[in-house]
Amino acid sequence: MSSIRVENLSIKFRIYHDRSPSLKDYFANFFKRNGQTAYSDFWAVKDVSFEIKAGDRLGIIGHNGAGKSTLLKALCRVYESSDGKISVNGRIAPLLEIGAGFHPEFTGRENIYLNGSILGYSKQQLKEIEPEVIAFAELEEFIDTPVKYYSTGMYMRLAFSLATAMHPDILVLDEIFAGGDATFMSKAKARMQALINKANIMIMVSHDPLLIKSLCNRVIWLDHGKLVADGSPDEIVERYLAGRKNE
Ligand SMILES: Nc1ncnc2c1ncn2[C@@H]1O[C@H](COP(=O)(O)OP(=O)(O)OP(=O)(O)O)[C@@H](O)[C@H]1O
Repeated sequence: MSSIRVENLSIKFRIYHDRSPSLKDYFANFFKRNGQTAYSDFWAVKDVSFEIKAGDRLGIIGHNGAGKSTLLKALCRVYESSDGKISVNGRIAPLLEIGAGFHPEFTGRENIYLNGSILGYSKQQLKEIEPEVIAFAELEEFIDTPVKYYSTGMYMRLAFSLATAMHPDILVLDEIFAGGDATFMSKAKARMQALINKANIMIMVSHDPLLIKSLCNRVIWLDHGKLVADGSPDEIVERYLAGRKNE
């Protein structure tokens, strides 16, 4: 059974303050400070602990810069923890930056294989899903055209179709996909719903309280990198919205 355990997780970014305007200034400052660089550490996630069990549909809410995306990226191993530990039991499918790995000079079909391997699909799996990926994206006519000639909608359709072609164990979403025409959007929403239903665990970040309430059965609230509440979507979303009104 899939599960995730996050224990006292902290993630730190180093912020540099001495971006010198010229090489001359850089060396002048370098000697003045005996070669020391000015920086400060910023904790985007601070001492966060929680567990996710099979069946959990977890929404993450919080103000801008609260650390939501950083936490998601840490769960997907994009960022290493600076402190604490993440243990994952199951295969994570991150839908974080759909289409980020596409190469403009390659055709749609070539990108299915290139991006598919980045998403963790095997060559055999890609061979099997290729016709369905093309059909869902409605790109039969243009699949052998380099993607640099695609419209934004075509590009998004192919990227989404590929990223969602197989049912993942643990589905991780950073804001829900938007783009493409209305017909494709309703098809995409239905597919997303099916992926969410079939996943053992779903974790998503969103600024939309209604979406969180409709898709999640549990919510955590992050504030300045700290976990301030964990509970049912109705309760936590209401508390979060009430807190924002009083700000
Ligand atoms: N690579 C990075 N280097 C330095 N600082 C970063 C980096 N990534 C994020 N941060 C900072 O960490 C903090 C948390 O960012 P994060 O994107 O996780 O917030 P968020 O809650 O997802 O915000 P939003 O709702 O605006 O997307 C922010 O202050 C951000 O500026």
